[in-house]
Amino acid sequence: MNIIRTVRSVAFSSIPNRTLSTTRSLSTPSAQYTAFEVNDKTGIATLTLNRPPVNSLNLELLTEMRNCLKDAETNKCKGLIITSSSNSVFTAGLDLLEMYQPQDERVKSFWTALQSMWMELYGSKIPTAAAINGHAPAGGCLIATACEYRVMLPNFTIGLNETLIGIVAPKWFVSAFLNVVPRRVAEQAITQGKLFTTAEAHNVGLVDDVVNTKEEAIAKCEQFIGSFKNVNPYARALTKQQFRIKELQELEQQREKDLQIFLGLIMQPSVQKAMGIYLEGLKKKSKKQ
Ligand SMILES: CCCCCCCC/C=C\C/C=C/C(=O)SCCNC(=O)CCNC(=O)[C@H](O)C(C)(C)COP(=O)(O)OP(=O)(O)OC[C@H]1O[C@@H](n2cnc3c(N)ncnc32)[C@H](O)[C@@H]1OP(=O)(O)O
Repeated sequence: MNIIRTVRSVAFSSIPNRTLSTTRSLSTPSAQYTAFEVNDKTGIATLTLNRPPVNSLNLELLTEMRNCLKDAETNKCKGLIITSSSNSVFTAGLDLLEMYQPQDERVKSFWTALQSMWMELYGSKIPTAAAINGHAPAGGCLIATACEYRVMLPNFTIGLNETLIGIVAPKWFVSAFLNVVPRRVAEQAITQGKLFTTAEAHNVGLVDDVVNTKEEAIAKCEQFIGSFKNVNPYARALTKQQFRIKELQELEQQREKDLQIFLGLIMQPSVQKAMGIYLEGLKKKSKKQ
């Protein structure tokens, strides 16, 4: 891949207890919806989702996320932090427009890219952390739970709300959720399509920490990644793999079947109708604001 390396100085003087550092921006020429930077001092990469207004995950954004993750691993970064450029939305989840009245080839590529992105993030060799600085419904929660650590800002929401849209959270969405939330809480919440407030999410273990600012969230993620500094990276990666291999193999072996189930479900007229009504509701709400 053709990676452009630019060196960009970032003054951290406004952040207490932090020495001056630099970040390298590594970005592919086509990067449109993401910013990817590596802190030269810590070796930690930050992937910032930047697809206004709500970072909904379309095919292009998913592809860029995959490229960033690959860059972080190829460049032997110490870890990866995922965050958002928005002040109120981490990501609104999958772009509903990819699934509403979709084109055949595009929707297949979209779902396949989502599967790949999830497997690469969930199975990543390097430590991963989510600085959740806004709402994280459905696909947003999927990204957060694929990471090893989550810190969230107050008064936002996170969860798997698919049933409220008339769709179903696939098994692999649920499996990562089950890593962090007790089974009974998960079953009740996901069948109800519940979105947890930050405080509720912290209470059930869906997020590990709550802080007030994005800077504090990034610092917490750095702290988590830094906690592995005395651990052999190879031993760490293999140990992580032991915890995650089952879900990864399950999806890898069922990729085509998973795609067909997805297509079968979203192409049902009743599901298309429900999605249309949901989208209309979002648009009406957006116009009122
Ligand atoms: C038996 C097994 C079967 C398995 C089958 C598998 C099938 C499963 C298929 C898919 C799984 C789906 C996963 C998903 O992620 S679906 C997406 C779920 N996301 C949501 O429900 C969130 C919807 N959005 C919101 O609630 C809000 O936008 C917000 C809280 C995130 C942010 O609020 P606010 O800042 O007030 O923004 P607006 O609501 O005003 O929105 C601005 C603008 O953006 C549009 N929009 C919002 N979300 C989405 C989205 N997910 N996709 C596309 N577009 C979105 C919204 O419509 C507004 O548009 P505008 O009016 O044109 O400006």
